[in-house]
Amino acid sequence: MIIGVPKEVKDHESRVGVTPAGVKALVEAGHKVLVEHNAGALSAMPDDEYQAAGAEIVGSAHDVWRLAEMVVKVKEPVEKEYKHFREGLVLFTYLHLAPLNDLTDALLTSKVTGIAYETVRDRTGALPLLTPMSEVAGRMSVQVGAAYLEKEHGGRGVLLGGVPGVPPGNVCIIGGGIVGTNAAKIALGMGAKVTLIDLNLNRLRELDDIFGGRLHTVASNSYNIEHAVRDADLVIGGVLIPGAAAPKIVTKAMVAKMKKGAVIVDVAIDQGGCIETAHPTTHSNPSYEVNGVVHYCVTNMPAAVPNTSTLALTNATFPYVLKLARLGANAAISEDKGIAEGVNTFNGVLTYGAVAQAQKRDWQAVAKLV
Ligand SMILES: NC(=O)C1=CN([C@@H]2O[C@H](COP(=O)(O)OP(=O)(O)OC[C@H]3O[C@@H](n4cnc5c(N)ncnc54)[C@H](O)[C@@H]3O)[C@@H](O)[C@H]2O)C=CC1
Ligand SMILES: CC(=O)C(=O)O
Repeated sequence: MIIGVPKEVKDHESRVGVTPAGVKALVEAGHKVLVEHNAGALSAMPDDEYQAAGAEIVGSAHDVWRLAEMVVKVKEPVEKEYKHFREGLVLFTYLHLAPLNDLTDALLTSKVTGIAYETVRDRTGALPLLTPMSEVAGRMSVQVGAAYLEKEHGGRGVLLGGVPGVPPGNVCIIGGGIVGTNAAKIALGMGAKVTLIDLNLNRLRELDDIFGGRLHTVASNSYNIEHAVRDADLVIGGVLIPGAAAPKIVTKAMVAKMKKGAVIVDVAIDQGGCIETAHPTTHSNPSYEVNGVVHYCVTNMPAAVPNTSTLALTNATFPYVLKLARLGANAAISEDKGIAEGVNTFNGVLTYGAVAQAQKRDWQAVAKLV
């Protein structure tokens, strides 16, 4: 198969979809890999390393997309990439379609097979291609939040760990999955007082076992959320209903009751955000204020640490890239239920129920189409 690896174009997106190590394994398996000039440069993976691994370096994005049978990316295509879509192309990347009507239209109209990292499942039902970036973003959310709590960044001037004689800051984490657990680990490590809210009581039990009495676990309902958010210096949003638009569980009215200078980091913003006052921001312009509360809602947080993130992401995605290349997309979708779960668009048909529900469209299971 011919595999294309374009340079990312989303704002400050510095990760890359395949590393030189991945190129070597693909070439050894008999495939051809086209890498756009400088695609890995910002992840500290220069063209000469790709070339040494067997890649062909291609000067333009247009040629990478045109010549490739499968394009492996990191982030959802932005509008200026839609012109590259064509019938039969396999696109393997994060798609986050639920809040993105236009991208959904473009993929359907051009009959691209769109396989979304964030909905691929493993045998346990987990989301193996979302996990590594949620680990990164969860850990980052606390360090970013701590920085915005500093006075010069608009925050209320609270040091999360406190000092002897002064209590620590209050961190409220909503969603106790991968983002939430990693955020809790870092916030507790910094000495903050941490409250974590989840709907899933079994998850709260597990977290209670992992962190012991250091973590305050709270069941998710609007009463508990309102109180925890009101008392927080830093709120981290990490809820997910896979593939779906995130539920807005922190309302505008709750944000209005928060302390002035408190900070919200809505990590779930890539699925539309779980905080009503959140809207997507970029690394170029990452924050804004609502009622004196600083909001940070960057949809590609891991791009801030691209070397770590590219390695972590491709550790997880690469076995799937290899399988899709070896079998071809249709056979891989038929053989592997987890890959089939990743298919959001197929031959002009929307194939993911939660996206269809978010966008009020019809859909069909890919198993009936392939
Ligand atoms: N902005 C960015 O750069 C990044 C964003 N993300 C996003 O972060 C979000 C969270 O991802 P993960 O932690 O991997 O998901 P996860 O599936 O591991 O965890 C989600 C948690 O939310 C909980 N939840 C669902 N509804 C809830 C409710 N009403 N109240 C409280 N808890 C609720 C679930 O029980 C689950 O424990 C996703 O939207 C993901 O795409 C992940 C990485 C990077
Ligand atoms: C998961 C996601 O949105 C990201 O890594 O950018």
